[in-house]
This record gives sequence, C-alpha cells and structure tokens, in this order.
Amino acid sequence: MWRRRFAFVCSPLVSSPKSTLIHNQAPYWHEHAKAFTTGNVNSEEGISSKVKVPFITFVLGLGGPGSGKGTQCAKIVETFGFAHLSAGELLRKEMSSNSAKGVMIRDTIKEGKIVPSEVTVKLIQKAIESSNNNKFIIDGFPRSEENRITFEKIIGVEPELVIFFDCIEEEMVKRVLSRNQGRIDDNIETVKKRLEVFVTLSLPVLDYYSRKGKVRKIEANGTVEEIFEKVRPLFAAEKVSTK
Ligand SMILES: Nc1ncnc2c1ncn2[C@@H]1O[C@H](COP(=O)(O)OP(=O)(O)O)[C@@H](O)[C@H]1O
Ligand SMILES: O=c1ccn([C@@H]2O[C@H](COP(=O)(O)OP(=O)(O)O)[C@@H](O)[C@H]2O)c(=O)[nH]1
Ligand SMILES: [Mg+2]
Repeated sequence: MWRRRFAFVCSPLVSSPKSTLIHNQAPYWHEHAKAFTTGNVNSEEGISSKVKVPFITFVLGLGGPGSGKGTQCAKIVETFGFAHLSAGELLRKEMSSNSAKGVMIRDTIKEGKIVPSEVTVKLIQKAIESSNNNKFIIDGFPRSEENRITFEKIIGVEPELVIFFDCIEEEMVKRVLSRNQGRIDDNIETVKKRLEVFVTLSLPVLDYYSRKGKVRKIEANGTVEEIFEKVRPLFAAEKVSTK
C-alpha cells in the first residue's frame, strides 16, 4: 500500500515554549534565541531568565514527489502566516553556484538521492535566522532518519505535528511529469529513484513521528482546494499555534 499512498507534511516543531523545547538539546536556540523572541521569558527550561525562549511553530512537509507539499505549504503560508522553508528550493538555490558544493548538490538531486544532512540543515538554519517570522513550515524535510537526527541535534527542536499527504503514486508521477518548472529531477528515471528513496529512507521518519502521535494523514488525491479544506482544520485546532 505504501507504494501507492504516501506523502507527508509536518507541522509545529515547537508551538509552546513550555511544552516541547527539548531539554538539553537546544544549542541552536540557546545561541540564537534573540532572533526569535516573542516576549516569552522562560526560566523553567534551565535557560537564563534574560534569554527569551522563541515561540516557534514548525510545520515540516514531507511526502512523495508530486504529492502536493509545495502547493499546500504555500496555501498554509498564505492563510496562516507561516514562513515557507522548502528544503528542495534552498538546495536548488545553492546548487546554482558552480562551487564544489553546488556541483555535489546538483549530482545528488539528479540522482534522486539525499544531500548530506549537514548541508541541508545549515541552509534551513540560515533561512530561519534571516526570517522575522516565528512560525515555519518546512517542506520536504527531514527526508531520512539521519536528516531528522541531525536537525534535532543542530537546531534542538522537534515537530509537534506532522501532516502526511497521502497521494497515489500514479497521480504523483503524473503531477511531477507535468510540473514544467525545468527541474533536473522531474523526469521519469529520477522520479522512480525518488519514489524508492522516499519509501526506503523517508517512510521511517514518518514511522518515527507516528509512534509519537504527531502524524496527521491527509488524503491528497483531490483538487488543491479539496485537500486544503482537510489541512485547514489542523491549524484551527487549539494545539497548533498560528499566532
Ligand atoms: N491537488 C492537485 N491536483 C492537481 N495538481 C496538483 C495538485 N497539487 C499540486 N499539483 C501540481 O502538481 C505539481 C506538483 O506539486 P507540488 O506542490 O510541487 O508537489 P511536491 O512539492 O510534493 O513535489 C505542481 O505542478 C502542482 O501545481
Ligand atoms: O531535505 C532535502 C530536500 C530535498 N533534497 C533533494 O532535493 C530534491 C528535490 O526536493 P523537493 O522537496 O524540492 O522535491 P519535491 O518532493 O517537492 O518534488 C530531492 O529529491 C533530493 O534530491 C534533499 O536532498 N534533502
Ligand atoms: Mg516540492
């Protein structure tokens, strides 16, 4: 069944300064908290009372290629004011340089493989740092358990909610092949590899978050609007902060 139905978006990594900041695991926030302060001073987490704890909501978007992550994330951004961080977009920007790193990213994307975690996490970190927003939807990341572990180690937070866009494979392939954005990986050979990578490396991430009760599965085969009407209530729920 997984071959035909998978897609995955996550949401708030940290929606409450009290509840979900991981203890002893937040070196990034400890160092950069000032950039994200919203007035929530927290001394319960063992953080200096002078350092304000960021009130941050993360939405992570994961799913098979063409499942509609980017499209739905854009609607979430528009409706709820999140900052949209697409790991793939960040990597594509980086690969446009002719540096050794750019060439490595290009080769990896062309092969449908996953770029080394540190590279992607650093790009996400930079994007968070340069944003004034305090709510982020991360689209297309983490794509592997190693991605997830590296993110949590460097950034120091974990998602509170994961939205899983569950789309049939045939539909995903059709959408990717008609995406028409000139991407080097939107061809049938690379798409097949990406689907395999999703199953092998990304589904374990979904399993991990499922075990934590964070995954909300969205059936993602209808129209953009139909799908968004299923996504919307997740953000209306009290536990997901959109303020
Ligand atoms: N529900 C939908 N029905 C039809 N086409 C869609 C739908 N959602 C997205 N698309 C289109 O399919 C392509 C892939 O969508 P995208 O959001 O980029 O997916 P992903 O980020 O998961 O790869 C895009 O061209 C997009 O416009
Ligand atoms: O965290 C990430 C996100 C993307 N990619 C690479 O970038 C490609 C495109 O990712 P994107 O999320 O843009 O593709 P989508 O699934 O949205 O079509 C992937 O196949 C990977 O090769 C990666 O290595 N790590
Ligand atoms: Mg995308």
